[in-house]
Amino acid sequence: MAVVPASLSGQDMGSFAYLTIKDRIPQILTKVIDTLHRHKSEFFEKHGEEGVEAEKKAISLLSKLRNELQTDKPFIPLVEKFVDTDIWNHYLEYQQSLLNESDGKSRWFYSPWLLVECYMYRRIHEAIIQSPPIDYFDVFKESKEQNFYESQEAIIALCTHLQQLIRTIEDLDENQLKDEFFKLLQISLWGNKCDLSLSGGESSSQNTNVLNSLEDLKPFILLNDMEHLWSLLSNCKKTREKASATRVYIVLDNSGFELVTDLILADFLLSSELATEVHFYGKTIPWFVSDTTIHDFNWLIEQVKHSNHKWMSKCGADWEEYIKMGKWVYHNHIFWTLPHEYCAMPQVAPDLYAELQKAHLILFKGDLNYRKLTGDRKWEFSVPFHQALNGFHPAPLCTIRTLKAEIQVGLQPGQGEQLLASEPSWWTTGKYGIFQYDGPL
Ligand SMILES: O=P(O)(O)OC[C@@]1(O)O[C@H](CO)[C@@H](O)[C@@H]1O
Ligand SMILES: [Mn+2]
Repeated sequence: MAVVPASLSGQDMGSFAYLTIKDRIPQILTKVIDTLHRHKSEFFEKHGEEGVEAEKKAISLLSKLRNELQTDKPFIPLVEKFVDTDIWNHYLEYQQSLLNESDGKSRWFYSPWLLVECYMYRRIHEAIIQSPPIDYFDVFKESKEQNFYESQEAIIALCTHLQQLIRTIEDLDENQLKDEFFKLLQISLWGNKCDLSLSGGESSSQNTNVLNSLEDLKPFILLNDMEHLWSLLSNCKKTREKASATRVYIVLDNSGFELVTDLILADFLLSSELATEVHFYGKTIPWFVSDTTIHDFNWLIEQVKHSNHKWMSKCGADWEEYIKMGKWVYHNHIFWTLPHEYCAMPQVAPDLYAELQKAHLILFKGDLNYRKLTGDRKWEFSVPFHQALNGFHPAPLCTIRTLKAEIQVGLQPGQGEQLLASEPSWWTTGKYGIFQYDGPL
């Protein structure tokens, strides 16, 4: 087993992890409780008194959770039976055994940050599934939908751009096609600025046309491996036999505006024939406020399809068609909402690892995916990405992420230190972005 650095943790006073656990997470929990309160009459209308009782139960479980967090109580095992309960409880025991050596207890401010945050979202889910008949309720649905509605203008601009592009795509030469590919990759990158976990669940939508901002945003791309993606996919296209496939997998992040940017990119991949199939991976349960579930995915495509705007609704209709034809496939896997780093995938979820091995390229969207790819550890800035992946190499992969956590590898010697000195919060505000590739060159 290779030697890896320690995990980021709330133990480091003043760190982003510390502030997240101290401020952002309780704020999110309070918002969740408030959301349940506000839906009381809806629960009553749907389920009568039983619905109101369930709402009370969920709120009391969540208030207890908030108290555990704020008084830094030890983690307790999950109790409600669900597909991943045993895996979770084993993992909690394992983390406890690591801490036992140093005579500690697995607690909010002393455990790995990644575990703490995942545990919180998993406990929110537990509170909901322990409260039937409202056990279907997604406490973050409203904010995800709001993000979509508030980004209408930007979405229309993107859909219009895509539809016009598709209409002339056959006339484009190689360089023009590459330019368009790069544009849509960058749009998908900056779409990741809009997550709702960083903003403590507050609205974070996109109301300008990002297409016009791409040039201005270029200096903020710290690592830019877009050329590798182009070589890989354009090579696949050239050498592909008639009946064979080029599969791009997108491990999705946030719903709302970001998901639209990912679907636009996925549409372009098919329309340009750079890929013949796109596979999407979303979350099985509501996660980190804005992450995409199958309901969000279907809901958003439905909304796009029913838009009054001609080009937007055309996009929605095409997307539905891709799904019907099996050119777009959505997959669920419980692994994505476990607290494990991705290098553990071959042991914890060998079936998923085997599936990912079938990809020609895997795109990992967003910050949380980056944290899990690199184990959320205190790596030196200049450590190669390949090394930080710690053995996770299912297929060529690229992370498309705006920086929202104190972790970054693969920089030039001195680059990270310099950024830190001139702009201490450079890596936590989403201002900078990366395309970081690992795979054959
Ligand atoms: O994966 P995403 O949506 O890009 O970001 C999720 C995120 O905002 O949640 C955490 C804060 O709670 C941060 O680590 C991380 O940046
Ligand atoms: Mn997210």
